[in-house]
Amino acid sequence: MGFNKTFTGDEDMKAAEFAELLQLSHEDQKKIQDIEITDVTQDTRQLSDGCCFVAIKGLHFNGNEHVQEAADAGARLIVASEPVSITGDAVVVTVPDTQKALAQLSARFFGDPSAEMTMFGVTGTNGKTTITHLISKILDDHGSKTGIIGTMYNKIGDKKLPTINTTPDPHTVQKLLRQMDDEDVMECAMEVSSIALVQGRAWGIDFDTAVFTNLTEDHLDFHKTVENYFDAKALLFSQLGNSYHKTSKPKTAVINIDDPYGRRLIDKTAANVLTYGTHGQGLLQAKNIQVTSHGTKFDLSIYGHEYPVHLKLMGDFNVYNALSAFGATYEHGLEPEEIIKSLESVEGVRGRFQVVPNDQDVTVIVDYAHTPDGLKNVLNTINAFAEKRVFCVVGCGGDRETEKRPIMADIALNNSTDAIFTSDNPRTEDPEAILDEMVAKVPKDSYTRNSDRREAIYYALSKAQAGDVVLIAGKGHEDYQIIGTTKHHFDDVEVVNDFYADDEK
Ligand SMILES: CC(=O)N[C@H]1[C@@H](OP(=O)(O)OP(=O)(O)OC[C@H]2O[C@@H](n3ccc(=O)[nH]c3=O)[C@H](O)[C@@H]2O)O[C@H](CO)[C@@H](O)[C@@H]1O[C@H](C)C(=O)N[C@@H](C)C(=O)N[C@H](CCC(=O)O)C(=O)O
Ligand SMILES: Nc1ncnc2c1ncn2[C@@H]1O[C@H](COP(=O)(O)OP(=O)(O)OP(=O)(O)O)[C@@H](O)[C@H]1O
Ligand SMILES: N[C@H](CCC[C@H](N)C(=O)O)C(=O)O
Ligand SMILES: [Mg+2]
Repeated sequence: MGFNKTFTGDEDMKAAEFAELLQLSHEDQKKIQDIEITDVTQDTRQLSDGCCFVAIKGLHFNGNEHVQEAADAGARLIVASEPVSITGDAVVVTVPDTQKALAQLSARFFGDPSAEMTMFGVTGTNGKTTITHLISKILDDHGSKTGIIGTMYNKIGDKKLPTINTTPDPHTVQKLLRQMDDEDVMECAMEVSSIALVQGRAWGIDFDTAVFTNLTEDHLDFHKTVENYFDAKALLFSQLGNSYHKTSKPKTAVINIDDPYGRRLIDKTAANVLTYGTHGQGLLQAKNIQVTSHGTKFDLSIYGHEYPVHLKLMGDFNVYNALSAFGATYEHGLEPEEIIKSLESVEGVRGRFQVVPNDQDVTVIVDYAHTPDGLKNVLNTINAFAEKRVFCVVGCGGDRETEKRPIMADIALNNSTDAIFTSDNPRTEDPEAILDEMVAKVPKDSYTRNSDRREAIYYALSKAQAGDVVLIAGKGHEDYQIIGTTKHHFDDVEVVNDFYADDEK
């Protein structure tokens, strides 16, 4: 294979190992031949003597303009995407795509850890965090030590590490995978966001299984069109089995065939395809779905065998999540009965349809629904069992796509008795302006509006009576509210508990 798989990032590495990856000219290969590398970094704040600096052009910072700084700080090899000149001994090579280069060099530097593990990559608009947790739970129950990379945290066995992005930058990912492999993690379930795929953050990861959940409107501020958004998701599937690792591990794509974009994905991958669905199509199917206030029942059918399933997870969208986790672990070789037993034991995932107990007999639900489709699904699930009123507290994030704002307001109004619009991470936008956009097309007297999220939640809870449901949507597990550029502590579950504690006084 021509590369050193046992390298672990602990020792210096010959830059010549990068020559093939970077497709360097003969001349450039000669220039880097005698260089030893102590680290790979794309961040001028992490430079060290002997490192390889990869210049990334981001939205706010162009690494190409800081190559001299890198050289002065001891970088021996500089990989740039624009012609640059420096003084000093560092060698500069130029490649067309430094994001891809960063991903591949980081992978190689850390000894290609993903090739040592079974990697499950999960993409789609909604369900990624839930599915990665289900996959991890099933494998843990089977006796494995697993890892998770995703929105809430990165997890190595029982150890949780904080994270900024759902899919971190390639250097962070590869370092983390190296740590997982060193700590005997055998399987890793990873959320792969569309933005990360476009930015090449997932290049250099040798995925074994790719899961597609669904595609509905999200992140249009970044992708501009739904078609671009689909193309981004499709990269996980077209790259499956096509990464530079060229391992012989069999590759599987687990695809939601009920979703029109899922059907289009089938032709985009060279991997084996396991389709799943609930509308009578798919190799893996859920039939006779029954949603109750205590969970979800269905019959799981795969290759002509049927198994009854009773999930504690609420909502038919969780049937899809369960099917995809089933498909991924079944193809990995686990027995259906064993997988189903694990799925049935899952109480829930934090911030996903999380019921907050209280002594007022109000069903309070904190849920991370922050897309139109997510919100609609959660409200549909609630309306399927709600006997009295449904209050919906919801907002839309600032500095993120604006198109979804009126749509989410509309969904809240049409699927609840009382809609209360509030803030959800306004970031650098004016919270009132976000609310104005949400309610632009709806009659003034049809909703309640309060940009103070705590007050909005208190309002809904104070109105709710025994038998009512209060949905607090958008923030789920988040324990902060970003106002301007400051993160303030804020936790929906905590606010609900505060309300009921205050109420007792
Ligand atoms: C829009 C976007 O994707 N932004 C990501 C991007 O930031 P950016 O383009 O502003 O980067 P930048 O600050 O210009 O820096 C460019 C390069 O210069 C380097 N740099 C920067 C500053 C400096 O002093 N020195 C330096 O060397 C940086 O390390 C980086 O390599 O690169 C950063 C480093 O990798 C990411 O953390 C950052 O994610 C921000 C925090 C973000 O909010 N991203 C969201 C939109 C996102 O990626 N979301 C997806 C999907 C979420 C989901 O649906 O679950 C995710 O995967 O998280
Ligand atoms: N399969 C699904 N289909 C539609 N909606 C879903 C599905 N699974 C979960 N949801 C809804 O979307 C919300 C987010 O779920 P989850 O965190 O699992 O998705 P995600 O894809 O990881 O989101 P993110 O892109 O923010 O990382 C849930 O709280 C629920 O309301
Ligand atoms: N993964 C999503 C999270 C949105 C969560 C919501 N609370 C918000 O801040 O808009 C994103 O980066 O768009
Ligand atoms: Mg997620």
